[in-house]
Amino acid sequence: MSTLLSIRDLSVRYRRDGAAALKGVSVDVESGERLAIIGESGSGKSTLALAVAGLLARGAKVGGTIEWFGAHFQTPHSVTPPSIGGRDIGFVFQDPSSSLDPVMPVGKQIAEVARTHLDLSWRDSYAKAATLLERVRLPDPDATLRVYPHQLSGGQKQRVAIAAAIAAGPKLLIADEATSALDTIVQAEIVSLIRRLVAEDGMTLLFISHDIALAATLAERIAVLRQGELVELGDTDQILNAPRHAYTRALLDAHLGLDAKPLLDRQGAPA
Ligand SMILES: Nc1ncnc2c1ncn2[C@@H]1O[C@H](COP(=O)(O)OP(=O)(O)OP(=O)(O)O)[C@@H](O)[C@H]1O
Ligand code: NI
Repeated sequence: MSTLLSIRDLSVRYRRDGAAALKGVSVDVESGERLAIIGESGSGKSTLALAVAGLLARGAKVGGTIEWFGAHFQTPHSVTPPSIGGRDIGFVFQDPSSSLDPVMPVGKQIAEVARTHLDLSWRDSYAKAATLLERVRLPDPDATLRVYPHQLSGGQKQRVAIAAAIAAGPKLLIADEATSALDTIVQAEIVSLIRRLVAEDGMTLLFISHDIALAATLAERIAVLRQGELVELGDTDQILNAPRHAYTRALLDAHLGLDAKPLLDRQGAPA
């Protein structure tokens, strides 16, 4: 496997006098893998996701390097990729309402991504948008092209946001708590949608979640953040069955305390 993204000693501070949101985080993201980043609220997960996508607030002080080996750049490209926000990285946020424009039909929003990044005509962009709506399993794609976000349910909006995120054929898909605002059944549907799209398009996935059990259903590897530091990184089976760090054990215990069913049996097969 080749490395898609190499993060080295990454530190982020939002305010000069404030605490660091990330402290010396290093991780390689392999091409085609599904990597989950987990940790409690405030542990720095979104900061890491935004740093990778080049979307951090302007005033943030960033140390360390992010090297990106995506095909659209001279390799390696240092710090943050320039064409982010569409072409090489697709980003799905927690709240689809905030990433969708409320006064623009959803078809246009998806078509615009394709048009901007793939240099397609409007006609071809709309055709692509219809195909994408079909791929995210929205009913009647041609009619759905013309609806506005408020006419859709939360889960359907998230499907539209995912369609827009992958419209330019990104190498890397980042889902930052993309299912956290949804109820359990819809959450499971969106997780399986992400799994299928990532497999079909050969994308690399960075799945950000505070939910270790949910992350484990999707990811091959799990990185655990705590107060801005990477405390553990390993294969999903190892993290679940033989966590090395006390904090990872605490996250697992907390989850097991809430849910009587074991996450995995001792052999590592899904329970
Ligand atoms: N724009 C910002 N300005 C100032 N501080 C920020 C900003 N965004 C995040 N922080 C701070 O940085 C730290 C890490 O936040 P971050 O949002 O990355 O955590 P998180 O793990 O994504 O949390 P959550 O699960 O709640 O989304 C927190 O202490 C947070 O208060
Ligand atoms: Ni977050």
